[in-house]
Amino acid sequence: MTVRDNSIEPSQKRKKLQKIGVFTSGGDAPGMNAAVRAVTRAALANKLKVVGIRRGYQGMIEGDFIPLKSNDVSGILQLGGTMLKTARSAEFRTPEGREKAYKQLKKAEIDAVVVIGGDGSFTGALVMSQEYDFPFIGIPGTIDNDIYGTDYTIGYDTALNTVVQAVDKIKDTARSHGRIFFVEVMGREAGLLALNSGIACGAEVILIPEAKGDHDQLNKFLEKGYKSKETSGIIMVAEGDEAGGAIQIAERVRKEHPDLDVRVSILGHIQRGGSPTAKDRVNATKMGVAAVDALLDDQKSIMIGLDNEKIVHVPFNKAVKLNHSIDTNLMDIQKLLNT
Ligand SMILES: Nc1ncnc2c1ncn2[C@@H]1O[C@H](COP(=O)(O)OP(=O)(O)OP(=O)(O)O)[C@@H](O)[C@H]1O
Ligand SMILES: O=P(O)(O)OC[C@H]1O[C@](O)(CO)[C@@H](O)[C@@H]1O
Ligand SMILES: [Mg+2]
Repeated sequence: MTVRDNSIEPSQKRKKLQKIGVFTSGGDAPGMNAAVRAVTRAALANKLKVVGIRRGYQGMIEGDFIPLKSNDVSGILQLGGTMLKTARSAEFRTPEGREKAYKQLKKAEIDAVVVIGGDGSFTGALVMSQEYDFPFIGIPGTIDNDIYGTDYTIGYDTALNTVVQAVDKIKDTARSHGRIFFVEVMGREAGLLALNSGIACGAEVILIPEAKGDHDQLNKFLEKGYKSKETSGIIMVAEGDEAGGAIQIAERVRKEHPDLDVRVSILGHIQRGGSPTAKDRVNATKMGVAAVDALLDDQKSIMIGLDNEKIVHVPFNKAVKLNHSIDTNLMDIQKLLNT
């Protein structure tokens, strides 16, 4: 980003942009703070005023706004969670809620907003921008990495490493006792975290919502293990798997193979916490600066994405409607190594 000199050639459109808002929405993700810092400092460097909107769309509806200066975003780069807090707002899903939010933005003289969140957050921004022609720019922040048009979402790399560290520990006890562990990882509708952590940990089977027929692989593994008495293993289960979560699948396996020693470990919200990895910090910083750049270029209703390390602009309607595809090659590799 080149810092713009507002005293030179101020265009009609550029003149309008004086104050921007920034907020985090949906599930928190490590690296969101790094993105807030980058947006704030890039905007300030371009002589824009910055307002932090607290608690996602709910805070927007309630006018929970705080001015952000450079010092306010000091020391947050390495912190997990989000200093602006986040929320899932049912009220914003209603036209009345969005009207209140729009009025609050107008009252605070906010000209444009950067939203850091997942597909749901971008859908909300798209709906509101269609109703009120208000400029939103999105930064993908979700541990699910389930957004079309970007290789990475902020928080995914940290969550992946958290899962890998946890499963490595579970493997120690699984092997020592000869037990089969069903490890459930987050991803209501997305199996990317389960697939990649499963590969990184050498899981025997990976069950994800995007793959049909992966339960055949589970049945084969159980039969083989049952006969050979080689009964330790890790089965990674995405919480959104078609057969239910790890508890339901383990229940069925216990009934069908009563001699196997089966345990369940649900990793839960530890996957969303912790200090962001260097990769998440760098991506968040690049995307934050790119979001301000896009606003200065009068862009709206687009998400900042990363395609092979390069910044790309993805229209919101594509980012939320198309699916982030699963790497089928990775699934084939996993099966090949576990035949
Ligand atoms: N169709 C919609 N219309 C209006 N607002 C919406 C819509 N979908 C989502 N939102 C708003 O966006 C918020 C965040 O969405 P959601 O809870 O799906 O999380 P997300 O942004 O997808 O992040 P993550 O999946 O990582 O938790 C919702 O609580 C709601 O306020
Ligand atoms: O913390 P909550 O609101 O229960 O949300 C859990 C969901 O959020 C995510 O962690 C994404 O943020 C999903 O993987 C998970 O299904
Ligand atoms: Mg989502």
